[in-house]
Amino acid sequence: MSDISPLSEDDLAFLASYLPPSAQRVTKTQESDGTTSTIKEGEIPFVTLTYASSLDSMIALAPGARTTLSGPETKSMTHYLRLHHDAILVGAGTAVVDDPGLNCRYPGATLQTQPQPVIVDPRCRFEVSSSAKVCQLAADGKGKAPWIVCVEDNGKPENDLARNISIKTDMAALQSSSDSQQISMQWLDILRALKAEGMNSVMIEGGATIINALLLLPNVVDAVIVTIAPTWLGRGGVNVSPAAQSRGGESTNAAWLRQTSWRQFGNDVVLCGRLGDRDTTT
Ligand SMILES: NC(=O)C1=CN([C@@H]2O[C@H](COP(=O)(O)OP(=O)(O)OC[C@H]3O[C@@H](n4cnc5c(N)ncnc54)[C@H](OP(=O)(O)O)[C@@H]3O)[C@@H](O)[C@H]2O)C=CC1
Ligand SMILES: Nc1nc(O)c(N)c(N[C@@H]2O[C@H](COP(=O)(O)O)[C@@H](O)[C@H]2O)n1
Repeated sequence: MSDISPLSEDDLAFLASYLPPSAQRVTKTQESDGTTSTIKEGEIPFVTLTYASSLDSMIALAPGARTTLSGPETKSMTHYLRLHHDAILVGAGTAVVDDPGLNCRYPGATLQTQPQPVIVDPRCRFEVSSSAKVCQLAADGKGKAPWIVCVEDNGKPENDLARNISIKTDMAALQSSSDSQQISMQWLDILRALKAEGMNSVMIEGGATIINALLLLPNVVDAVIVTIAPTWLGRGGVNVSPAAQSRGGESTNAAWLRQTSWRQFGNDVVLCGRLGDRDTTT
């Protein structure tokens, strides 16, 4: 029997206004790192940022520990959200630690309506093999084969198990500017590439590195949907806590949610909202 149950009509009504619209997005401007670049209408997909957190804002017990926070009702909600997105995206850290399935098991999901799994993995850390859960599900016709977002000319050779989505990155500049081996891709480049592949909506599930980065991009993220589980995971966990911002030389909040709505799903609470300035209307 499936562990995913249909949501109630009231649950569906609660989520409705945060789902990707069929209409295209309006023109937006990104001003995250001091630079301003206009995002043209329809240039990037609708972006939903969603994850499950403890009361101390942890998403896992420890780095490397797959941790269940969502109860049955919020797990069903996550699968309902997956049904409504063209793609599900996670980072290399999550893919390596969780070995996620990244498919949709909501009642009525078919192979055609399965979301496209996407793994941002510039250093090819995730081992694409027939034993990876996402690949197993694809082989069983229960999901799609993953796309690996990698740096141009740096991806692993493609095979039937996965496809590369290559992003142009100035490797020379990166190598001279950083002594670490990290390779940073621009989110707009990643999202533009996914849009060019026909993805009109992307559900970004984590992990912490990706969530912390995207919480600082209010003009890229369209909706935020957080499951809050009634537990404290404790110190040493994997923390969602984006960098505080600075305005006029003073430290200020990292991010705000506006247009917020809350609803209880089983023992968990689901918080929906949109990134932006502090909401003064409520
Ligand atoms: N409770 C929940 O809802 C969820 C919990 N989790 C948990 O989160 C943890 C993983 O989090 P974390 O370790 O932060 O890993 P992430 O999944 O956030 O992956 C981070 C890695 O992805 C790559 N990456 C991310 N952004 C970029 C970018 N802009 N350009 C290039 N590469 C990028 C980098 O790979 P590289 O290091 O190779 O350069 C980076 O280190 C796990 O414990 C997992 O269980 C995950 C999802 C949801
Ligand atoms: N919504 C949610 N609740 C939790 O308790 C979680 N641990 C996660 N993790 C995310 O879900 C992915 C695993 O899902 P499947 O294997 O596809 O069922 C995992 O990779 C995280 O992104 N999410």
